Order: sequence, then structure tokens, then C-alpha cells
Amino acid sequence: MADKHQHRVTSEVGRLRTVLLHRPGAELKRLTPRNSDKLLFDAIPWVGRAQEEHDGFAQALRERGVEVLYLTELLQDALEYEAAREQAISYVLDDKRLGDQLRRVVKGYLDGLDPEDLSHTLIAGLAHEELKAGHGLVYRLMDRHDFVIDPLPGLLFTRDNSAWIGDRVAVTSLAMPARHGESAITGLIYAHHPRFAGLEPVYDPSLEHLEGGDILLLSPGVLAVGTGERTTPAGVERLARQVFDAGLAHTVLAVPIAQERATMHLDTVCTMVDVDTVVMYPPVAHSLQAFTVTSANGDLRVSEPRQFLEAAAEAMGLDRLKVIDTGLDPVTAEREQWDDGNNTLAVAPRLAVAYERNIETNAQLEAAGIEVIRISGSELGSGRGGPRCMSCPILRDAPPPAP
Ligand SMILES: NC(=O)NCCC[C@H](N)C(=O)O
Repeated sequence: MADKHQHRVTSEVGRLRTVLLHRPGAELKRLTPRNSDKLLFDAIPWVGRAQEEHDGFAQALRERGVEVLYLTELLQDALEYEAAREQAISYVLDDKRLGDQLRRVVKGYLDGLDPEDLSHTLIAGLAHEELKAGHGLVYRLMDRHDFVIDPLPGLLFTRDNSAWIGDRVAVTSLAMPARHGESAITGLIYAHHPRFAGLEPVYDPSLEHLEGGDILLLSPGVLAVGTGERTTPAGVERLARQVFDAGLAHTVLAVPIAQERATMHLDTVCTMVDVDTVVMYPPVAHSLQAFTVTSANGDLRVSEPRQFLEAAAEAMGLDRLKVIDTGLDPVTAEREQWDDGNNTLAVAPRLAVAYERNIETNAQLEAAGIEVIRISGSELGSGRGGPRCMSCPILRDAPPPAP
């Protein structure tokens, strides 16, 4: 059985002990102006610099005593097991675009790879020219820029493809086709890596769309779940049922967010830096609404919508939630929201990692008494995601009581 105490997250701010990151690699080198929109990047990153920035992020966490797990290492370990290999290969072969003949060639190719190379191929994908499968119809009709196996540059954002709620993991159901393969990989790690033996996920990718960036653990037993471009209302409803049935939460706030790229996840407009303090993008701070969902006689009870900050404070048992604004003037606020100013990662109460570029937001945080660990993210940010998006906490201490 897994040691439950190694995996438990009940808040956004309890001292961070273990986190899952993905150091970006060859999958980012696949990005070109031709495919970047589809792969959900807004610019073409300089990969070497992105790696340096990511190493800086990991190092900043380690210096604060956080154990950093790398997704690639866990995947390679898991792929040592035959059942994991079979699951990975059958996921790839399930792609209907392949057709029988190319599927056979791809199977032969993957069967010949050792765990390290198989892990590499699952993440970096396989370009047309890398597979010499010359004579088949599907292969010949493919464009030479097409991928036989799609790369997964979105893996950088480990927040989205799995999320821990208490001592259970939600392997999420990502909405965008470019990201579907990510939860196949995290699902495989949690199913086969010995570190997670005996773990039973509380959510799986066959369910309604749900992304980790939309899930905020406001306080033990209280979740806020954004619903907009990614997580669907049905995804929030399904998660509420799953966490209530598993006894992981008593209240879920369903929070509608604008269905657009700038606000793709709830954590692009709101993150927590203390047990009673959020960082919010001013235009949404006082307009955001929430439906409070609770369990009643085995079914869901849904309240009338209320202001998010009020509904959240009430569910958390607080008089009010303190709000730190990102930026003072509207133009700077909009620029810094786009550059992930709101997307802070709390390492402990009142200690948060943030991109250094968001000068005003960081100044606001410090003025409010929050210690800011600045990291550079000029290249990392090209996929639109900050320190919270790039991290999946696996173990946090229980948060202290609110003052
Ligand atoms: N939680 C987050 O906001 N994650 C960032 C995801 C960025 C990625 N390029 C995407 O569009 O899905």
C-alpha cells in the first residue's frame, strides 16, 4: 500500500514538501509557427533558455526544502514494468489517424525502444521523417510536417494534467486535443510507479472535461473550480460528486470564468498566497460569481450565484478574504495578468514564487507582506503559464488556522 502521508494536499498554501515538475525538452523543439497555435503556445520558445529558467525554478524550490520530482524520471521508472509499457503503447496505437498498416509499423518501432527512449518518444512525439515507413498509404499521404505521434509541449504545465485533492489524485480530462496525451502519461505514472502503489484516482480522463488549473483548494474540504474555456460545468458537477462521495470535500464552488484564452483557467485570475489572502486580477475580483455546491441526501444542492469572494469566505469560515490586486493601472494589470502575474505558487503561507517580469504585481505582494521568490520566465511564459501552472503539489503540510 502507498504511504498515504507521502501524498496529501489540502490547501494552496500549506508548506510545500513535494512537487511534480516537468523539465521541458525535445517536445518544445517541435514548435514551429506552423503548429504552435494548435499546440497552444503563443510564441516559439528558445528551448535552452527555457530549460535554464526551469532549472532556476526547481532550484528555488529545493532551496526552500521542497522535494522536486521530475515527470520524465517517474515515467521512465514506470515504463520498466511490462504492464505500463503495454498501456503506453496501446494508448498511442489507439489513434484513429494511423490506420492498420502504419499502426503495425509504429507498434514495431515502439516495441523496440527501451524505457528511456520510449519515454522520450511519448513526450517528444515522432515526426514523419523519423519513422521510415515509406510504402503505406497513410504514411505516404501524410504531410512531412505531420507527426505520427504528437509531441506534448503542454506537459510543462503539470498543474493541469493531474491534481491532488487530499490523499487522492484526480487524473484530469483535458479539453484541448493537443493535451489529451498528457493525462495518459500521468495516469500511467500513478498506476504503475511503485511510489504510488495502491493509489486509486478520484477522477480519470474518461470523465467530463476538468483541468487542474481550474481547481483551487481554498481550505481543507473547500474547493473552487473554474468553468470556462477548459473545465465544463459537467466537469465541475462530476468532480463535486466524486469528492463528496470520497469524503474529500464538503463544499465545491463552481466559478464561471470568461471563455477566452486570457482566462483559460481559474488560476490565471486568482491564486492564494495565505490562508485568507488571494491575488486577483482587479477586473474580475469583484465581478466573479460562484455557485455553492454541497451534498444533500446523496444529491447535489446548488445555491443561487453570489459574489465569489463572499461565497468563498463563508465556505472557508472566514469573515472575509483579503485581496491583493495585480497592478495599479488597468493597462499594467492587463499586461501582467497575461504574463501570469496572478499565477503565483505558494511555498508556504506568505511565501510565493512569481515571475520577476511582473514588477507591479510583485510590488503589491510585497507591500502586503508576502515574500516573493522571483524567477525568470521570459521563455517559459511563451506557453502562457506561471509558477502555479508549472507545478503539481503532491505533499503539503496542513495549513495553519486562519488568524
Ligand atoms: N493552469 C494553467 O493556466 N496552465 C497553463 C496552460 C498553458 C497551455 N499552453 C494551454 O493553453 O493549455
